[in-house]
Amino acid sequence: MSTMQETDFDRRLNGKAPVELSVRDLRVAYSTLRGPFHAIDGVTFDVKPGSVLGLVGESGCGKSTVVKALMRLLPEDAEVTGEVLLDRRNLLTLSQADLRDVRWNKLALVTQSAMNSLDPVLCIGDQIVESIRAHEKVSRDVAWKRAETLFDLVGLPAARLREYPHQFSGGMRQRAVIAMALSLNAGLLLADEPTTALDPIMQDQIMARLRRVEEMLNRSMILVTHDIGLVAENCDTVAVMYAGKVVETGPVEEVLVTPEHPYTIGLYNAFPRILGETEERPPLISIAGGLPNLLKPPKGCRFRDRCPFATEICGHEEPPLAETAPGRRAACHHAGRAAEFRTLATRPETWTAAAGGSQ
Ligand SMILES: Nc1ncnc2c1ncn2[C@@H]1O[C@H](COP(=O)(O)OP(=O)(O)OP(=O)(O)O)[C@@H](O)[C@H]1O
Repeated sequence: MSTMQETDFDRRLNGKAPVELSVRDLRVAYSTLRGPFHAIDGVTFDVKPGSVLGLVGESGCGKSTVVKALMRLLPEDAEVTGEVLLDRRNLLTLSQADLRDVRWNKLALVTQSAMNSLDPVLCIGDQIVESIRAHEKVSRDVAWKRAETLFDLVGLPAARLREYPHQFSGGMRQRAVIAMALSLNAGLLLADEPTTALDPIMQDQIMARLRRVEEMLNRSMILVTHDIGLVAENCDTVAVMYAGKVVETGPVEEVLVTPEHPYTIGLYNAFPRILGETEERPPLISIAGGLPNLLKPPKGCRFRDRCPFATEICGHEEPPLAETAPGRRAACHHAGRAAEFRTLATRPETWTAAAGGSQ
């Protein structure tokens, strides 16, 4: 019996179909003493089976709220509308019983704080075994064998399953958490800033490992991060968020090379990157100003106060997330002038003038 279950897991590990996710017009308003706070305001994106989507944007733009909405982990008084279609079933309308099933079978979450939530008094192997057995009727031996396979996948020696969290470094703990997240073989992994707390070398190693596992097991993944470099290295497509909206989306190699939304252009300028041999290092330019107050979302384009290219229309008409080329969308009235903007945006004075103008 146990051998059969083991074989079954191995088969599933290798053969389970990746899931497809379609988020349509997702809106989340947190209930606050000062009224509804519109943290997410009409977000639409897709994750194709087996691909990695990067959800990128500065702190507070609503990335974690999207993840919590997908996992249905938002506070009860938050108002949530729209559709989250996981293999065409809307997660937002599932019963608690169906949701429990979906959460473990189709969705798994890794957060930056997860590595601190390991139980200090249980060895890591027992924690993985418990997590597996809480959701599947398998023997301890079978679950332990699976934990060994998973440790191997994330690059940890199986012998260390018997150790306790305090015996692991931060990077090893995060790998253990990833192994645990993979233990039920979910088709979509939600990785919310999975490496932010680690040093850059460890960060690279873990992302490379995660990406390899994801490719090997043919999983879909959403990588949530404020770091555009991580997106460049690890994602197939990207959705750039600003103030509760997706402002640009498309294949990573296109969006990051020829960004069309001024916010994406600015974000790209603000991050150091590895240059080609003949390339000169451009200055790093930060985008002055901050996010608008979403208790009273502004009319028009939400980026306009920080945008060096804003014109009159941006102040009163909200730009739709419109197709600009096959597979690419940008929410900017002036997306057609993006090539000109990209040139101007490499000059620090372009952004200084915008900051001055918005004050
Ligand atoms: N429970 C809540 N009640 C009210 N407002 C909230 C609540 N949770 C988050 N927010 C607000 O919603 C906005 C989006 O927060 P969210 O955590 O989703 O952003 P984020 O892009 O993930 O940021 P970070 O990278 O800092 O986690 C923020 O302005 C935040 O203050």
